[in-house]
Amino acid sequence: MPPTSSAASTAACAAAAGAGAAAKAAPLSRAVFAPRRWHERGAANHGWLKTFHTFSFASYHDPRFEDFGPLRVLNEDRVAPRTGFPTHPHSNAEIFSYVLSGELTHKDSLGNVEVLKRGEVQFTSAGSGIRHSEYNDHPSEAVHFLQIWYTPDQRNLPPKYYTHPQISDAAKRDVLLTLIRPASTFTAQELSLTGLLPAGRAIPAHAALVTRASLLSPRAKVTHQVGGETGEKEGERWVYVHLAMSSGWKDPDVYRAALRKAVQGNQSHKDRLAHAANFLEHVYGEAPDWSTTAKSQDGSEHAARKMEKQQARPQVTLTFAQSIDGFIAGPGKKQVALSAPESFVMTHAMRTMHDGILVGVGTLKSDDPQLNARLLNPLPSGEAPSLASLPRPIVLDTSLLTPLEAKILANHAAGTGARPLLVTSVGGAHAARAGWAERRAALTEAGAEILEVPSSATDAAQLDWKAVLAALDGAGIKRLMVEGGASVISSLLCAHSASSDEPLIDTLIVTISRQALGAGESYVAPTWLARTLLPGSVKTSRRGKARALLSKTPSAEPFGMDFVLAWGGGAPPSAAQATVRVGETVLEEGDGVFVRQARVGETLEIENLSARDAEM
Ligand SMILES: NC(=O)C1=CN([C@@H]2O[C@H](COP(=O)(O)OP(=O)(O)OC[C@H]3O[C@@H](n4cnc5c(N)ncnc54)[C@H](O)[C@@H]3O)[C@@H](O)[C@H]2O)C=CC1
Ligand SMILES: Nc1nc(O)c(N)c(N[C@@H]2O[C@H](COP(=O)(O)O)[C@@H](O)[C@H]2O)n1
Repeated sequence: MPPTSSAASTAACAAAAGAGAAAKAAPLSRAVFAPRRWHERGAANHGWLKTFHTFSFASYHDPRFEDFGPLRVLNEDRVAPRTGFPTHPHSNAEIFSYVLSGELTHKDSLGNVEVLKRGEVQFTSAGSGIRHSEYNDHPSEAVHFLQIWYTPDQRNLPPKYYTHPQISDAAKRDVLLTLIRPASTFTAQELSLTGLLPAGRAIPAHAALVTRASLLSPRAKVTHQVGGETGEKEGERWVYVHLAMSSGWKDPDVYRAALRKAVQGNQSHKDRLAHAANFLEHVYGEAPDWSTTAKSQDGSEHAARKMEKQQARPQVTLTFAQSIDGFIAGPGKKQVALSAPESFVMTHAMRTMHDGILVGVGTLKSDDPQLNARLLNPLPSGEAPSLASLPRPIVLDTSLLTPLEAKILANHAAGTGARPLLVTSVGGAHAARAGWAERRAALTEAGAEILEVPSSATDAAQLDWKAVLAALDGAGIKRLMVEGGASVISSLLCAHSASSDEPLIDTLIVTISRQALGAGESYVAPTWLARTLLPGSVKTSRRGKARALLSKTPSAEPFGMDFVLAWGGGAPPSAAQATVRVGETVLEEGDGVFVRQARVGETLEIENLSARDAEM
């Protein structure tokens, strides 16, 4: 069994072994990450005790989560004032409490009595047997702490008790502070000390496991060197990282009930709007203007923070819907309603947060879309979306083949749609072709604006995306939503993946329908995306390896029968709760992640993505 190590501080721990080692530092190459989501952990609310169990414990039993190397228990407990765990026995376990807030009174049969506060640790090597109690004697404040057990590598050792002087927040800020190391890494003289240890001295554990804690400032990063404290030169190690639920207890029953409701798809129109607005606020860091959450307390002003724009191109969202087997339309490009009603509402809500919605001329001809926000009607105010809030329809149409009867032109002419923008090329062969000038004149007459993008290619059927985006930015499109179809999705994904200097896509939102089409229209996904979206029908491109720039762990949200996956976003997901990135995985408070197949000498980076401190 490979040893483990844990990073603790907002929550907790890592484990294992091998000190020293100073192999050359390199990022994890083969490691496998398995998130342990907070709402999937065992949980109990007994009133006096609210607890989450990462591993089987008490009445929670899941054979998939019995232990992780020598790490046997990781409980996150909140104990109400004047209650606690009365005296009970332990043997052959190394038991460790780490207080996050409040006070925990610990008494044991060795005669130790201690009131632990934030940053204090008590560690009991139960060995052949002890009895102890853990109680919250405070009159009004709950105690929030992590309790962690290791399985010792020797049985029936003499019982021992250790504690640290209180560890200040400053001592663990933006570092990984080692709390516990294997006994094998201590000298005999160091091992002879028990009880209160000198400041800065780690506690020895009879397990091949290192436990570290951190308090990460907003945007700060720390790096865990695998095996860095245990002296081994090579081998495989496991790591577990737990992000503590520091901003307050979350009720898993409420979460699961909301999930069930969303999946059942029985929401009212009003609930669908609210759900869409909440989701988009999570993705973009601001809510749509029309939603109730976008209003300030007096109900008048938009209170949300605007995304900061740093480059001379619009903020770009790529979004589309696909069947579970990877098709975006049926055979013969037949338009299919893949999105459930709930996701369609979310897509229309997203449209109102953008200045323009771009499709290729292929989609315009096959679907004749309207690209408006009609599914939001009525808004919470009781009104229909205003003309001013509607995005401009944008068509990539180098040959100007947009039909004059297109709905986007008719809507604009009728005063119910924004002015369409047709993107064509200059400097290519298209403009020289028969009828181009006439079509240009007729489309302009029908109300379209023509945007000419310079092209150096002789046949400019494929425009350079950077040039397209720069031209759209110049035309006042500061937020662009790209909807499809197949060629546009493929070419933008490939251009993004191949762009080594700057990303082209800021946010990617994919609606995954449960429908299987079996055959139809698919798109080319770069490898990093194809791996997540799985479908065998999606063709993969090796170019995609160049830029897996969007967070590799998307957030997933049920909308009716669909799941919507969102990568990236213009803002941190939430200022209210901490969010951290551990290697490739994004954790929210209460989540953990199992990392297997890490190698001694490799490095695991942990970054606080949020605007508040994160405790591990
Ligand atoms: N499920 C979904 O979310 C969506 C599905 N669709 C489906 O997609 C299908 C249409 O796909 P396609 O035929 O591939 O049409 P398309 O909408 O991708 O348009 C293709 C045309 O766009 C232009 N184009 C594409 N990339 C370009 C570039 N880099 N520079 C200049 N011009 C460029 C070219 O004129 C090309 O012929 C339809 O079946 C439609 O129903 C369309 C949008 C969304
Ligand atoms: N989000 C989404 N889900 C589906 O199931 C779809 N078929 C599409 N298609 C896109 O939406 C356009 C239609 O827009 P309007 O409803 O006419 O405004 C269509 O042309 C595709 O771009 N999207």
